[in-house]
Amino acid sequence: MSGREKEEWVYVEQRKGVNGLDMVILREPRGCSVEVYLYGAQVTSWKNERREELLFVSNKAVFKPPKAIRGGIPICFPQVGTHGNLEQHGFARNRLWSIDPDPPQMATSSSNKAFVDLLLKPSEEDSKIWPHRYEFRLRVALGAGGELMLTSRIRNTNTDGKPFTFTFAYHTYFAVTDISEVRVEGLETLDYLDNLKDKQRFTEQGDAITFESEVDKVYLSTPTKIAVLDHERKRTFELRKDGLPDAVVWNPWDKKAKAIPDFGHDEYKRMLCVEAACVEKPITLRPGEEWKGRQELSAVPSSYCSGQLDPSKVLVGG
Ligand SMILES: O=P(O)(O)OC[C@H]1O[C@@H](O)[C@H](O)[C@@H](O)[C@@H]1O
Repeated sequence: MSGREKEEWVYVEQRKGVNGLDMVILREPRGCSVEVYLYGAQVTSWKNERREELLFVSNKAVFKPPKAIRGGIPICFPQVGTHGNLEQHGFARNRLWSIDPDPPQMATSSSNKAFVDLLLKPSEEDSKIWPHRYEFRLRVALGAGGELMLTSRIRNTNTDGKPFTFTFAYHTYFAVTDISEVRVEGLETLDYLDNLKDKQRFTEQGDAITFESEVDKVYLSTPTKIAVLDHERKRTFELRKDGLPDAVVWNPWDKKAKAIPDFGHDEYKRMLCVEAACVEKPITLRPGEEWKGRQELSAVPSSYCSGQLDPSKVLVGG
């Protein structure tokens, strides 16, 4: 690529998406891309340099407010799941966010050209549901190596001196080839709350996590790195997180899938949610305080992910 072409590369483009909803496309010269809707600040696509889709979005997803988009990376704020009195997963995922035309410089992504900052502030209606003032800044960035970085900064801007408390998750739907051939590493032997058993606490037994029925668990105090291995595709997703101690793992399986209107009956085979989250110990911010929570995703051939894999299963040249 010549220097001139390099200069003309469009890293960030605003467009209309499904149903005319505003969206932003991030691109980097190797061919990777990310799509994010202003509705929900929801990432709906992340592609590698071969233009292969890495996130799952349901064929039945409804791109129409007030329904949240089924797939990609919904933002759960100020509540994860039913851990509180608000609607399931809070309201950030079905609000219209705005683009910050003049985003601040931040150390973590100063060399990145492919990024966008989205902002959410409470409307009067929102204040009736959750009586607090805040500024939520989500930076969505695509790294030169195709990694997808999400950084949330939430600031308490209350003028009445009151703190507020919230839970949070990046509800990531990974696209997988066949759920029964998927393995998650990094959560073995940890404690979890089982959403299918009244949020009771259990301890994970045995080896890496595999899937053969419905799963809806909140793993507690997890390591900062979790791997999702798609054996069929010889691909490993690496999830790195910061400020988000917990991780939700969800797959509805066949029966629950049929009960979700915006989800295909067989689609549970092609997705797995692994969500960097803060659930068990909610975050409290006093006026003027800011919280930061980060998730970075990368997708690599499984053979690169040595050290964590069972040596007998390492795929050479995968
Ligand atoms: O249908 P929703 O509101 O998008 O939620 C999907 C799932 O999201 C997961 O995070 C929860 O743990 C599940 O309990 C829930 O069913």
